[in-house]
Amino acid sequence: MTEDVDSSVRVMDIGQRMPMANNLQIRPLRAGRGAQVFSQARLPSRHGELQIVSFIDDAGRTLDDVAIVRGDVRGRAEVPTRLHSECLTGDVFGSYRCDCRDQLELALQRIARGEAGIILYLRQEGRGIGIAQKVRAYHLQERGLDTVEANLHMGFDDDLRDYSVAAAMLRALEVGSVVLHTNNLRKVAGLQQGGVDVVCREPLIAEVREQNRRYLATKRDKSGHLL
Ligand SMILES: Nc1nc2c(ncn2[C@@H]2O[C@H](COP(=O)(O)OP(=O)(O)OP(=O)(O)O)[C@@H](O)[C@H]2O)c(=O)[nH]1
Ligand SMILES: [Zn+2]
Repeated sequence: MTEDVDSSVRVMDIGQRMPMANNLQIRPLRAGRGAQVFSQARLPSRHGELQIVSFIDDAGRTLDDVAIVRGDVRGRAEVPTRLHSECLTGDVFGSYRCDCRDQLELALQRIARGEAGIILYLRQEGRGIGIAQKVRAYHLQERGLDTVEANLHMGFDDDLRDYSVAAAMLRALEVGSVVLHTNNLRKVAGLQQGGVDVVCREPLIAEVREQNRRYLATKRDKSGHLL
């Protein structure tokens, strides 16, 4: 079952909040994709008191994707939400090749400030190609290709990510609506298509460094990120 993208987006006049464009080509939602909460536990952290929530899919299989949740999000409107695609090199090892770690930190700081918030940690390493192929992509980038060219050279699409699982996780958490922290309109469209009410988008701009300048320029120029 597919749902039309909601074009009746409420434009909010607060700070940097942005209305959303709905002009992207959207892939159909995978039929019947659903998730249920499997388990949850407290996660006291440097960003305050959080919860970690795990999920199972329709077939009862556990998901590797998890939600980091602050406060009570059930039925709540405009929950600050981040979809974070796994980046082992950035998230764990602090690589400067990308902006992932800075964005994750920023998102955690933002949800720590408020009463409620969600970070979905999605196991979509390397925009879906996996860590082994991402290292190969980095190798090709050292030979002159950009991020997109490297993926295409290896025979992949530039971005293999699918956000239907993220939408299913948010539905399972029973959030009323979300404010999505991203520069990537595909994430907005993916959630809307999965039946999540995305009220508006907030940009999440990380520091530009010498080592990630080309990476960020490619995101802006070739991948349609609003940077
Ligand atoms: N294939 C590939 N993936 C990369 C590369 N650099 C980072 N990634 C992956 O890209 C993903 C991060 O996505 P981004 O495109 O940076 O940002 P985004 O999450 O789509 O958009 P925002 O929500 O605005 O941050 C992570 O899964 C990283 O592992 C690269 O050079 N090649
Ligand atoms: Zn990264």
